[in-house]
Amino acid sequence: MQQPANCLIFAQWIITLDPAKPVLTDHALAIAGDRISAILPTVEARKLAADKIVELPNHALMPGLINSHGHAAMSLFRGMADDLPLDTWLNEHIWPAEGQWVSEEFVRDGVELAMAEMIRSGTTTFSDMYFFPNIAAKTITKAGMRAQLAFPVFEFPSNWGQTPDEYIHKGLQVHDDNKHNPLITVAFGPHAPYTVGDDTMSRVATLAAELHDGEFNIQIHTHETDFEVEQSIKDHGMRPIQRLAERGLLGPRTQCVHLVSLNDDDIQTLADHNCHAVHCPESNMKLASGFSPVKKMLDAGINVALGTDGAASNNTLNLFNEMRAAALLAKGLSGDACAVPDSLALQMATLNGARAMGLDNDLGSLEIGKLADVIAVDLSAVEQQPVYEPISQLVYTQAGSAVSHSWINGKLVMDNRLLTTLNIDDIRERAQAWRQQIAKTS
Ligand SMILES: CSC[C@H]1O[C@@H](n2cnc3c(O)ncnc32)[C@H](O)[C@@H]1O
Ligand SMILES: [Zn+2]
Repeated sequence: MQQPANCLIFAQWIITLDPAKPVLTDHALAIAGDRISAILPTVEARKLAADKIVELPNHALMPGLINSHGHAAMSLFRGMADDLPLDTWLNEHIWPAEGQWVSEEFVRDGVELAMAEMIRSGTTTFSDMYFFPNIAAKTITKAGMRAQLAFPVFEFPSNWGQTPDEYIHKGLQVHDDNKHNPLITVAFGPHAPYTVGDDTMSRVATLAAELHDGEFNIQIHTHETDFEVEQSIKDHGMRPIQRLAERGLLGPRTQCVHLVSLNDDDIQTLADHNCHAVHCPESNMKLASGFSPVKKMLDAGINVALGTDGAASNNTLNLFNEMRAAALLAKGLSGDACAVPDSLALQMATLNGARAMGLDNDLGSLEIGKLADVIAVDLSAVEQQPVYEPISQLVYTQAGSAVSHSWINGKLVMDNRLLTTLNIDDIRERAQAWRQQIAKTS
């Protein structure tokens, strides 16, 4: 017997990402509790009972987007240090500002600002590598979003900790505090090969493998620039990927972020270890870091997900923009117009992100039994006419601002562009207050 639905959504298109039937027309999707309970033709769905019925003509219903890499609270540094290369940006601007400003309140307000933007542009799950993940976890849970929190580990003191041991201890506490939280997963976030020493790398690898049956993911920035690779050869006698492999950090639970400066051996090593790649095309372009060889990684069988990186290096958190950039860049770089077609860009922002986090049994596509993380995109605007193939519109037009509804874990968090769990006026006021303080001293 059909389970009674809490919500029944009728839409013109359902983009399932289920390979058996990727696009359905004239269908409806039912949500019961936190899961998708049915996807069925409109005529049959009309016979179903539901607490709430949502009619969405001219809309595409699709899985919520998964932003596989970012630093949410850095939204409060948006536009503070533009048009700089990575090294200058980090060393002369961002790290000093973080030392001065990052606190529990900063993270709470920055994460809320980031979530408002992400929900409004279709993201339902995001990965966050930042200080005070304990505060991020509370803020995210309150807003009803889903996140992977990659707690920072590096050799340097910060406002959140002093030593690698302290970072690890505090990060594991965030895991324990959230082990029954359906919205939060906790991962190790060793920052980068140039900020994490050999012993700390080995320690993270051992702990991730041993604790909780190896359930921990590891996320690390790596091969972000040619300079990083050159320095690693100078300091360690090997390329960063080789060093990570030697230290036991590469494996099927490892998410390598950026992967710009790669040779064929690096790609083979990543593929041999079943690592995941997180491609951040806009941040890489803005920081002049270079272009990731996405087509070569895909050809080698590597799972490639998408991330925005932080709003201080992007400067948006709109994953629709990232899909378009990934699709266009891959064509330009490889000379192959099919290198990343629209459907693959969409998969990178959904199913591949779920795979990278080990959540693909529950997320990333619209299938019965999966978690109800669902968004609706209104394709009726003149800029989107005419609609031959809805996936083309979703990837190649400005669809991020056309997201009208969002359900996360079965709960409606945006209703016709109104956020139901976040107060946008309050968030805006607090962001402006932070800007006033920060601008006064810089
Ligand atoms: C240890 S918390 C995360 C740390 O990462 C910094 N960060 C932000 N963007 C990047 C990037 O593109 N490469 C390297 N590090 C980055 C952020 O400012 C935090 O300090
Ligand atoms: Zn980053």
